[in-house]
Amino acid sequence: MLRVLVCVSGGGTNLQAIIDAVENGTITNTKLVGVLSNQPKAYALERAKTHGIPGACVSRKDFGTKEAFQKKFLETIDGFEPDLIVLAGFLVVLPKELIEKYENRIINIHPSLIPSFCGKGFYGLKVHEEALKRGVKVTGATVHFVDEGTDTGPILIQKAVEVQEGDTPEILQRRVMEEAEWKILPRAIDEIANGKILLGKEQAL
Ligand SMILES: Nc1nc2c(c(=O)[nH]1)N[C@@H](CN(C=O)c1ccc(C(=O)N[C@@H](CCC(=O)O)C(=O)O)cc1)CN2
Ligand SMILES: NCC(=O)N[C@@H]1O[C@H](COP(=O)([O-])[O-])[C@@H](O)[C@H]1O
Repeated sequence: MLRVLVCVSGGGTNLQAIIDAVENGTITNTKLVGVLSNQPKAYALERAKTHGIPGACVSRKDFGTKEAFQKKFLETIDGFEPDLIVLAGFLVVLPKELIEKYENRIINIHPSLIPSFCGKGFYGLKVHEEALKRGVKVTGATVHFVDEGTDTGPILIQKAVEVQEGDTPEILQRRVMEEAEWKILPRAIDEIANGKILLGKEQAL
């Protein structure tokens, strides 16, 4: 049984897609052991509570230094004893120590076709604003392993989404969520849980 910890920062629509997929059998061999937020008011924590999944919050505001925050964040992750960490709408760039400890055991969902519209400063609506500004006709979403860089880890799954006439950033964001993010993230977790995607040292072989 794959032990999955989901890290969140906001509304948790990707978390909800994972919860729904576990509950309806789309994702098998998986237990959601916890939801960890860096934002105390993240609605994702409400979603976890509603579904009986343990929630926790480690907020940067509660620590005098970034190092103290990162230490507590890592200790909290360790406490859940996860096999896989899923970053789902999570807006904190994880430090080297955490990446090394959980090498190729952390995945992230990003709302573009990496390497387009990604990296520092590219999150949430900003990604779709830039895609529309550039005039791309196709965008989408990417699931990738997380490494020390931002959105630079090995790509696992991608799904393309058409940009339509009259799209606003909000309309495009919703279509990318519905047609891509909420499909490929559960698929990635199920493929990991069932050995189709390898984790950790095995992955690197
Ligand atoms: N080491 C890594 N950590 C994280 C990654 C990663 O690939 N490597 N992915 C991100 C998620 N992400 C895109 O998918 C992302 C998150 C945040 C940012 C960003 O620029 N954040 C701002 C602060 C935003 C805020 O707090 O409101 C910043 O760091 O200045 C870019 C991309 C998760 N972690
Ligand atoms: N770079 C990270 C990033 O931009 N994540 C994006 O935040 C939105 C809200 O996620 P949520 O509804 O799951 O909280 C989602 O579109 C997700 O891809």
